[in-house]
Amino acid sequence: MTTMLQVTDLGHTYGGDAGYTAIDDLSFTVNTGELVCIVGPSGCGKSTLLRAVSGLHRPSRGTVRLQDDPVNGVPEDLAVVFQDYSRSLFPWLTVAGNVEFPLRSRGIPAAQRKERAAEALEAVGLSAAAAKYPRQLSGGMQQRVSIARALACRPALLLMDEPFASVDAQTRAELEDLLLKVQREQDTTVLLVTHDIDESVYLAHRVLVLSTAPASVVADLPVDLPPERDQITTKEDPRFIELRGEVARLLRRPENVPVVADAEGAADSVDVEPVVAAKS
Ligand SMILES: Nc1ncnc2c1ncn2[C@@H]1O[C@H](COP(=O)(O)OP(=O)(O)OP(=O)(O)O)[C@@H](O)[C@H]1O
Repeated sequence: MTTMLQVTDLGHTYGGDAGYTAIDDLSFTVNTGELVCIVGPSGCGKSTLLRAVSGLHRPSRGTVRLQDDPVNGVPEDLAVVFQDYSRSLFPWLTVAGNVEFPLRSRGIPAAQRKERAAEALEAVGLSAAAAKYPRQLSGGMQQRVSIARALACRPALLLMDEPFASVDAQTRAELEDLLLKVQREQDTTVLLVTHDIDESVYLAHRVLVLSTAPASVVADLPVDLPPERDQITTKEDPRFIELRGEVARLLRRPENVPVVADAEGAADSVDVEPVVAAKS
């Protein structure tokens, strides 16, 4: 198993040394082909973490390495899908035009761009909408275009920041299953931030639970569910229910102290790997 992403002792303080520390001492890895979900209390620093990982801003401390190379700007082989699909698609470009757009700046010739866009749109079930404009599509379809655009770049790492938070529950479930399908088919490495505990357990190979701000990793929870997930049967699985409860308990801890400190009963049944010592 190779390491795709290595985050070491990452910290970020907004406004200089005397400013506000959003994340601190944050370390974790993501292996190639893994889908890792990050959950954390509201405002704990999840987006700050993703911005640092994507090279969109330089962290105050620590390092991010993608395929062993330090990240010092936005890497070419990284793609990001944001929550707000309506602002991330260009309204004056067709669906195919939107998907092809980032390939232009990567210098990919026109014929290859068309081919890659068609392939990505097929993967998300939108081949028939290639000539339409974003305004002609539902919210869920627009977010599928954003996913296709990211996939067309064939990223080594796909970062997703609350990607399904702006769509209705039914569409959300469909998009979750679409992500699982393309992740399996293309063996994409995915790091996904979500507020939704069920979503994190349903999608992930591992769930990283963050503490309240400044965020650090409180637990690294392997999701030992069968790889084939199903919205009904997986969520009825006693193991799913147990894992979901464990993530909820970890998030509810006032200071997110590590599980080993006082969770003998709960931790016995769940293979939780404590990552940090209690915060002072
Ligand atoms: N540019 C900035 N300048 C100063 N403080 C900031 C800036 N961006 C974010 N913060 C602060 O850093 C903290 C973490 O913000 P961030 O958006 O990373 O959290 P989050 O976990 O993604 O939030 P949410 O759960 O609401 O999506 C918050 O307290 C926020 O107010």
